[in-house]
Amino acid sequence: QLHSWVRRPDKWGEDFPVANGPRQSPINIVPKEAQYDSSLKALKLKYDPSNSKGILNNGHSFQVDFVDDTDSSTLTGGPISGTYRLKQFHFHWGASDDRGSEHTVNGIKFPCELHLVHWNTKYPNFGEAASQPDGLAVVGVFLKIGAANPRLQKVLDALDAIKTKGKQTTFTNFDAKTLLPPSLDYWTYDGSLTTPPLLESVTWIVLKEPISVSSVQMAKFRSLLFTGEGEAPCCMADNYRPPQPLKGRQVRASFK
Ligand SMILES: NS(=O)(=O)c1ccc2oc(=S)[nH]c2c1
Ligand SMILES: [Zn+2]
Repeated sequence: QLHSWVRRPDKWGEDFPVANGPRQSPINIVPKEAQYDSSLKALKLKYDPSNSKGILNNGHSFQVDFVDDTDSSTLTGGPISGTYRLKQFHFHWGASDDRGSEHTVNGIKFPCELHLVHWNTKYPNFGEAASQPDGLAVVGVFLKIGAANPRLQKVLDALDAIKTKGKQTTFTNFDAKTLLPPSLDYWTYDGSLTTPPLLESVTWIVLKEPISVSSVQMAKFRSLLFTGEGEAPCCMADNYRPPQPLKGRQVRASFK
């Protein structure tokens, strides 16, 4: 691809020096090296379906955007203090089922990873929060090949309407809670955005339990295009950044 940095994570350091910073994401999670922290609280995710607004192909993934002008869809508890508002969720996936997740577990890649992005309400908005060390909290959920996941279907059925870069359509009354696994056990560490500008402002909360997705459903993700209407089509896939150096960071576990 001539013009975009999208699929050249190895080149991001040229334009975004923070790419080689001390708290970059994603990372490889080694459960045996994660420290159980009994002071970690349970995650509290309160999502109001009426806050979902639209679904957008942004040229490197697709995202479902939420109205975030009130505290009706929030993340509290867990490793964070205060209240963080749900802004959007999006996914990262591979061109085949053997890769696609950003975080890995003992070096294992999952075919897909969901990110639920929240910003700290001590700052006026997402943009301001994204430049603060405690500004964002992203909940990561792994997707594992298995039975088709009916909870994903409404999202996947909307993709035909946003095939090319820049397309968006309304997407209302979606309950993001339905995308979560039964257990909210998590690992947590201090990290960054995994796409440019790679800002080191994210408290990562990665759930231990994956949700299921079928190979047919994964093919639907790959039917999206990185490219805009009228451009030579390039299937949207492999939009994940590989794991980055831990640089001495501690990964904590909310469970034994
Ligand atoms: N992939 S991610 O780290 O969750 C993430 C979340 C929000 C973002 O906003 C911009 S801009 N890049 C982003 C990356
Ligand atoms: Zn992401």
